[in-house]
Amino acid sequence: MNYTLKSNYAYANKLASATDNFLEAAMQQLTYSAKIIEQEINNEKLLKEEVTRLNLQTNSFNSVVINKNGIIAATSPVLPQIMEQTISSPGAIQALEEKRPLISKPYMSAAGNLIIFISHPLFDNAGNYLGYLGGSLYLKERSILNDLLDQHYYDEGTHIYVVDSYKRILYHPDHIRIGTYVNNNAIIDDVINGKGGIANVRNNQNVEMLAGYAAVKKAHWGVIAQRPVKNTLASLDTLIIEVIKRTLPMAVITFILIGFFAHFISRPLKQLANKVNTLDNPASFENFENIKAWYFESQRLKLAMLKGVSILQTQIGQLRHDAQTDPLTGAHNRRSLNGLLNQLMLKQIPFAILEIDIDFFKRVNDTFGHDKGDEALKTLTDIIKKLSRKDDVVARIGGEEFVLILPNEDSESAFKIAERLRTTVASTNMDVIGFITISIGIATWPEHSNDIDQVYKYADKALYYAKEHGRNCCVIADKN
Ligand SMILES: Nc1nc2c(ncn2[C@@H]2O[C@H](COP(=O)(O)OP(=O)(O)OP(=O)(O)O)[C@@H](O)[C@H]2O)c(=O)[nH]1
Repeated sequence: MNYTLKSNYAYANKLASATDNFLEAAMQQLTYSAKIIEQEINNEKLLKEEVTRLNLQTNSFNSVVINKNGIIAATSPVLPQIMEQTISSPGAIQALEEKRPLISKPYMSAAGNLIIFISHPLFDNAGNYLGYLGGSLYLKERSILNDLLDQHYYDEGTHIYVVDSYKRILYHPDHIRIGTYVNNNAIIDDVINGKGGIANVRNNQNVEMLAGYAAVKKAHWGVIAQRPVKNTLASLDTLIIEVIKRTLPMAVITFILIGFFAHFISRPLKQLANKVNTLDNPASFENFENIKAWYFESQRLKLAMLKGVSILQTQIGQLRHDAQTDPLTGAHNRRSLNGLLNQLMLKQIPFAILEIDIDFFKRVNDTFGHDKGDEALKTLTDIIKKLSRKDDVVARIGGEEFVLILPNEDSESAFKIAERLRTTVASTNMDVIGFITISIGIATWPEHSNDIDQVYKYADKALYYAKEHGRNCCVIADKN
């Protein structure tokens, strides 16, 4: 829009100065001819030659010589019917009165032509007024001025018009409008006061226009070049559509690529997030390992999570161990023992239960103190473990009560193992407290009973029997 305003202003300026130049040239021609005529004002032949030359030279003037009484002395084109007549047009009267070179105000002739009259006074050598030499310019008809204004570049609705100091249109591409007046238009007020500039205006049909305007100083006219805003922006719309057409495929490709890369970038993050939900799973470390963290940040995140998983797993393992272990001896506790027995029973693996109890342990505590009693419990655990096989289970189920589970052993073989254990304990000289003995009750699953509680009861009974019959002995439960 700025560009349009500026180019319209430049164009109005150019046409205004071209019009000024045309009027200046016309006046100079009249000055030149006036000099010739003044010498021989009564030479009719000379007068005719000069007016004819003026007419032909400009191709626009209807030239005329008027004497000081306002009577026509010569015309071109030749019009015999008006020769010797008094001329009464406003331009002619003004020239006669003012006796100076002038461009008349535009006026309407009797025949309805819009005319300006350019004139130059004639004086003899003594300075006496002889009349004037003038030329009429018909604004509505084809003239050099019309030609000048018509030869301009019409681009997408751009047009020019010319107004006089009465705001009357002297030139308009729509020739019907020539002679009409332009009212309520701020730039017309400006231009007839000799100012130029640019403005957004609305024309008489309320169409928004981008106008540039400049004054024709010599005649107090104004030239306005304007273009509808809509036309200016229409080319912009076309441009935008063109830009969209050309950039759309690239934009679509870009969006697809963004989506593609976003997917690949977010994939390891999503996988890491999903695996976080299975952190308590011992396999989660391996799960993390398998995630393809292909870029630096995801790799760092993965390593951090692996470290976290590792710490967590260690702690879970520790907790699990603590929950299943007797803290004093490191043997299984009762909860852990029950779990292991359930597994054996589920798998239908027969087993023997050895219920082991230290003889007169109260006495040990009382004699050597509780700490030494604890030492004895630990030493006993070590001995039991040492004599056990890989699949055997050592558990502490009470103060000085232990259980040894022997998978795939019947009563007889369990008895032999129990005896070996008993004799080993009895022959172990423990620190400070010396020698202790143990009693062992033996029962088997499912040999004694299919019900594990009953098997325990059998083992209890056998142990009780051992205690009752002198201690430091092993007893297989009586099935009856
Ligand atoms: N040092 C120590 N003593 C314990 C622990 N738990 C239980 N005791 C003791 O073990 C003793 C068990 O005594 P009793 O059940 O009377 O049996 P006992 O003296 O071994 O006699 P019998 O079993 O009949 O041969 C008690 O004195 C308890 O205080 C423990 O963790 N550490």
